[in-house]
Order: sequence, then structure tokens, then C-alpha cells
Amino acid sequence: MHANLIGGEWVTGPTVRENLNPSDLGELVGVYAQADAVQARQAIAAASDARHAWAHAGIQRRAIALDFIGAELLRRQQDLGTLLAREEGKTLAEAVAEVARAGHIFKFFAGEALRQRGDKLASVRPEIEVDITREPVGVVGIITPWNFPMAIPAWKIAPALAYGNTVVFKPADLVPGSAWALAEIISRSGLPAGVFNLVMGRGGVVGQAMIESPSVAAISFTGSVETGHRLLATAAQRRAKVQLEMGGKNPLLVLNDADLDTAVDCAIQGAYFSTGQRCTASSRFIVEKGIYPRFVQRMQEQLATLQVGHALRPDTQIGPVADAAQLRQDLDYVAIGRDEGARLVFGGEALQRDTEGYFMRPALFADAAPAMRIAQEEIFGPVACAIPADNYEHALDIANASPFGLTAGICTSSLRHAAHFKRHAQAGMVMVNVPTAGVDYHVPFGGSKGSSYGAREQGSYAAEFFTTVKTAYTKA
Ligand SMILES: NC(=O)C1=CN([C@@H]2O[C@H](COP(=O)(O)OP(=O)(O)OC[C@H]3O[C@@H](n4cnc5c(N)ncnc54)[C@H](OP(=O)(O)O)[C@@H]3O)[C@@H](O)[C@H]2O)C=CC1
Ligand SMILES: O=C(O)CCC(=O)C(=O)O
Repeated sequence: MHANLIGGEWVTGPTVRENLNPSDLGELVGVYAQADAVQARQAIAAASDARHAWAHAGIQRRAIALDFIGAELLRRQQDLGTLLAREEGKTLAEAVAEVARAGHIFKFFAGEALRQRGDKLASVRPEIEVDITREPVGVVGIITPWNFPMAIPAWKIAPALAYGNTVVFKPADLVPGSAWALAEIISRSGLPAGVFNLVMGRGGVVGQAMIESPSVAAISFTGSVETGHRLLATAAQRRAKVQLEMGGKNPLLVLNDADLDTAVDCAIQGAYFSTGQRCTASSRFIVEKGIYPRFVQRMQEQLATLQVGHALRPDTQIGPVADAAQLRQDLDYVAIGRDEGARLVFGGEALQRDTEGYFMRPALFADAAPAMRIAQEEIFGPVACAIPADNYEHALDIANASPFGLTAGICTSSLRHAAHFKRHAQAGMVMVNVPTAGVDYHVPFGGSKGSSYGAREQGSYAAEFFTTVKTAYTKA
């Protein structure tokens, strides 16, 4: 039984959750405590009690702790990756890479802890100096989704601690295993009791308590648009700082002058790897007419080579969908696309394998219209559509006609079009001849329009959310 970490103590909850393997529903990954609202409030109180001491504990101490966590994640990437693949369903290779990414993130923020920058300016008044410094915001509530059970917690927890905040972490209910393993490492990193707290439990209970608590100064959330909006409405009433990363409907433009191998590679990786369960996934291929038939043909051929199966099998390229509800959503969208008149040219059906799991053959629709639901709504699974475009300008208009703006990609050999796209794509992240998904860990992450709210995550830009600015005037 895996307990919650509250105020430096491992405490069991009033209920438990059985964590099942989506590649093999007969396999129990582990049993995890589920906190109630009372325990959530205890964790918040512990983080609140610890916040002043931690804010002044010094940057060396923060750097040592973060470096310890990063080093252990990197050392144990194989076994923690296996755990992650077992509970979430991404392939072992993807899961090991995710743990390594989390390790690098902690290492990066160990360095950032030492680089607390400020400004010194002259005053407009004589004999006065102005110092501008950054201070921690206090208790940070971290609410994460199931699709990156290690990397997303890492890129929120590491900067929170690096900039001197205390943390209450609520992972997604579906993936407590990676969260608990990460918390266990953090518990041995030398942080004072209460600086980091793990509260596994339901979003509507534990998450809600965090959103409502006046002691939680800032909330960093990744997940669905619906939950993000609800969270913001509540937290804004008490003027908490909020950062939301939500959905995407990311376009990949393929122009006539694109290298076809590169375009197909970007499309396959971007849309279907990690079973399409990435907010950065490409789900709309917007393809110029001159290359469209060849692109669709090559995509069908490539899709036919992909091995769908148990996440731990060495030959698997596409693991199972994360759970029954997500599989239902994916299959429903396949039916919606058919009803809307798009042409299903590959996959789209549930698959049987040796073990009982949520397997699905990746789906590709051709001849989709930009206004169709499959071209407008986030599906969050291995389902994508190809939309023909008359020319680059037409493709750009289609790409931008979306409520989302997380990533946008283009495959082209034209410098002119690539440069134009970087300036005019309505997205927080733009990719030229690289997949829309799979980003670096040391540069900003976030979107425009309905995809994101608040300051950017990751890299040194994370300071914006996890600190508050103080301006001091001194007359000697
Ligand atoms: N942008 C992204 O990266 C992601 C997008 N999604 C999208 O969201 C859809 C649904 O996925 P789902 O996991 O249900 O996403 P949710 O937005 O419901 O879950 C994200 C996190 O928020 C928590 N949460 C849920 N309700 C509340 C609440 N009232 N107060 C505070 N926290 C809450 C969840 O907890 P709990 O797990 O206990 O419910 C989880 O930790 C997907 O199909 C996909 O379209 C999903 C995951 C990631
Ligand atoms: O594409 C990536 O590397 C990150 C994706 C992500 O953050 C997400 O899907 O939530």
C-alpha cells in the first residue's frame, strides 16, 4: 500500500485505489491511498507552515535537493520507465525517455536555483538605488494529468522548489504510481518536512480543496479545457495565481515542396506516438494539393507497419489507450468523422491482443473539411485527419481557424514560407520540419488562444509564474 506524504509523514487515506495496467487489465500495478478533503487541507497547512523557512533556506540547499532528485531519476530511468509504461501504457522506450526527461528537468532547475537573477537600476531621484528581486509566491498547488505522469509533475515541481515555494502535488487519479515513486525520491532529498506534499485522490475532492484554499497562493494545472476553466473561475475569486495548460488541435502543414519522407515521419511521430495522447499531438494534416495524394498514400503504408500492443513488448510502437473512457472517446470520434463524411482510409477500430487491454488501430481520415468536429475538437487519441489545401495561404488560414493554439508545424523546403509561418501561425510553439510533439526541456512551453492561460512553463521563463517581483528603494 502506497501512502500519501503529508508534513513529512507517510499517511494512509480513508480509501484506496487499485492501479491497473492498460496493456493487461489482469495486472495490478499497485494499491494507492486516496486522500479526502481533510487530508488535503492538512497537506496545505503543512506546506503553509513550512513556507517561510524554505523561502529563506538558501539557494545552495535548494540546488542540492533538486540535483539529488534529478540524479536518481536518471540513474533509475529503466525501472521507473517500466513502472510508467505499466500504469500509463506508453511504450517502454517512450516511458524511459520520459523519466530521463524528468531527471534532466530537475538537474536544469538545480542550476536555476543558483541563478536567481535581479536588476539594479538608478532611481530618477538623487542618491537612491532601486533593486528588483524575485521572491517565492508561497504554497503552490500542482494538479497534473495522466498522459505524462513523470515529466509534467517534474516541470511544475522542480521550478516551484527551485524558486523557494512549498508544494502540494495532486497527480491524476489514473497514474498514482509514477507520482508516488517521484515523491518517494523527493522525500529523501533533504527537504524540510512540509516543503513537498503528495496528496493522491480525486480531482473533485483533493483538487477542489486546493483550488478553494486561501492558503494556496498559486495553482499550476495541466489537463482538460473544462476542468481548467472551472478551476480558474474558482481560483480567480480569491485572486490566486493560475497557470493552465489545456488542449490542442495542432496543425501540421505539408507544402508541395516538402521532403515527403520528412513530412510522413513528422506526421506519424507527431500524431500517433504516445498513442496520440499528447496535447502537442498533430491531429490535422493540412496538405497542399500537389503532394496530397502521395502524402495520404505514404501515410497509409507507414501506418500499416506500426505495431500496436503491450507497452512492455520490445517491438511495440503504439501502446494501449490509457483507459476505457478515453478509448470510448477515440472510437466515438471515429464514428463522428464517418458520419460527417470524412473518408476513413486507415484503422480506427479496437484491437484484440494476447492480454486484455485498451488497444486501438491508429486512425487516419482523408478529405476532411476544416469545419468538421474531427478537425476542430481535441480527441486525445491516435486519430488524425488530412485536409486538402489549395496553396500555402489557404493552408495557413485553415490552421489558424481553431480555438486552440498550442503547437503548429510546417514541412517545407521554402525559407520564405517557413519564415512567414513562424510569424503568422497562431500558436505558442512553432515547428519547421520537426514533429509538433516532443519538445525540449529547457525552453518555454505553452500556447496561445484557448490552449493556455497565464505565464509560460519550463526553462528560465518558469520564474514568471513561480515568483513575485519586489522593487526596493534604498537611500544610503
Ligand atoms: N492538455 C493535456 O495535456 C491533457 C488534456 N486532457 C484532455 O482532457 C480529457 C479528459 O481527461 P481527464 O483526465 O479527465 O482530464 P481532467 O482535466 O479532468 O484531469 C486533469 C487533472 O485535473 C484533476 N481534476 C479533475 N477535476 C478537478 C476539479 N474539480 N478540481 C481540481 N482538479 C480536478 C484531475 O484529477 P482526477 O484524475 O482525480 O480526475 C487530474 O489530476 C482528455 O480526453 C483530453 O481531451 C487530458 C489530459 C492531459
Ligand atoms: O510533446 C511534448 O513533449 C509534451 C506534451 C505535453 O506536455 C502534453 O501532452 O501534455
